[in-house]
Amino acid sequence: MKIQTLIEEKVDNLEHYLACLISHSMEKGYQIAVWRKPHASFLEVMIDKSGQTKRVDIHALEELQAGFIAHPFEDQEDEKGFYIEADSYLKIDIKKPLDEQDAALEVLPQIIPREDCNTLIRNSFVPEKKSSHIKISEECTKNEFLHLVNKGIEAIATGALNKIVPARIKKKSLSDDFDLISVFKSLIDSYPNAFVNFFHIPQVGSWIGASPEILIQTKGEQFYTMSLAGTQKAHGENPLKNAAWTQKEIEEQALVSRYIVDCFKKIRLREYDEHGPKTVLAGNLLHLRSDFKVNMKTTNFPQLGSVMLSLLHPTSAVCGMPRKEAFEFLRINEKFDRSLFAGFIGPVNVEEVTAIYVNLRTARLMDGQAILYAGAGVTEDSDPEKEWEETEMKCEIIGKHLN
Ligand SMILES: C=C(O[C@@H]1C=C(C(=O)O)C=C[C@H]1O)C(=O)O
Repeated sequence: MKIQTLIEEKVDNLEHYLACLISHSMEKGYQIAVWRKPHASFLEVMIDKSGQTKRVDIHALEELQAGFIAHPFEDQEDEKGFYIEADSYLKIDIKKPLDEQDAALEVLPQIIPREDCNTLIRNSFVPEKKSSHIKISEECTKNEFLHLVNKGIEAIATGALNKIVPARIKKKSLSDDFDLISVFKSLIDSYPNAFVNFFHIPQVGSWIGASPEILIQTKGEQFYTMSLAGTQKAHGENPLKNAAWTQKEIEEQALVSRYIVDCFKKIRLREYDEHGPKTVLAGNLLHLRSDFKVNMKTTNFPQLGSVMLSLLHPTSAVCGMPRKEAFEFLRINEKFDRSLFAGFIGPVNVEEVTAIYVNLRTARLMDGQAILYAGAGVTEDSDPEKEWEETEMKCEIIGKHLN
């Protein structure tokens, strides 16, 4: 649709345009993903109008048509992830008003007032009982979480585990006039370093988040991954400069780096660049991060993205080490379904870039309430109280923007 027509038809601004687009897609039962990559000045929108829930093999991402993948924490028996295929893909410049956008925008089949868009969106958040893919458990109390952390520390002391990342959920009521577009905008403004995302797959639900962690990225011949762990609150004017890390945090992050290097070793990949760790900011939290880069052409690994994705997930940043034992520990001891939390999400083969993030700092949106998810890396020296505080801070990153 020509921008002029849009304006004549009373689309006030970009937010209203998005509200119309998202509400219409959700009402029709389409799948939709909207995201802003770290530091990008544009939003990307992908809509799948087929009405079918699609699932794809995560071992052959390179062959897929452009889309957006969403994979649960738990490996699936058929090793597939949910996939939103790009029937429509748009790129919207956040800084430009509607009438100055370069690219043609999607036709808006209906233009309705902003308030009505909000109502349609809220009514499309999948209610708990309507989908077999959605299981919501009870929140755990502080004592239950402390108990879980202590159990993890004991398992580490006996030598059964090196590291474990227990998680929990926290529920938050949403107001009757909850406005998804405003929340999305406040995440974009507050978290320039994050992968800010909203996606809706009717069978799976509606999720909103601001992830700080890339799982794998491929851009032309460059492969990239990171190890992110260790958490503290950012303080003062120059939090990056003043941060001091304890031995516990340094080791915790080093374990994640070692895990990545072990994955490279498994496929006999010897030529990679490793930089770090350095302190990075994610919202009002600081983490330690190391960066890993590989040239897929010179190393002759054209499918490194898919290969590393299946080797890395779930990393010891969100599960633990050794991976199998840590996973089993969580399966037995965590009393809720992680679902897509700590799984992975992101665009695949969009303008020759695949950028898959760990689904962290995220919330599932339901009718009337949101479920917040957060975990914390536990090692031998962990203090359970501090791990609880850490999950509180992580939940707040999204929680404080939901109203
Ligand atoms: C598990 C989460 O975050 C992960 C765990 C971290 C930690 O234990 O310090 C830090 C960053 C993430 O890799 C979460 O945000 O819920």
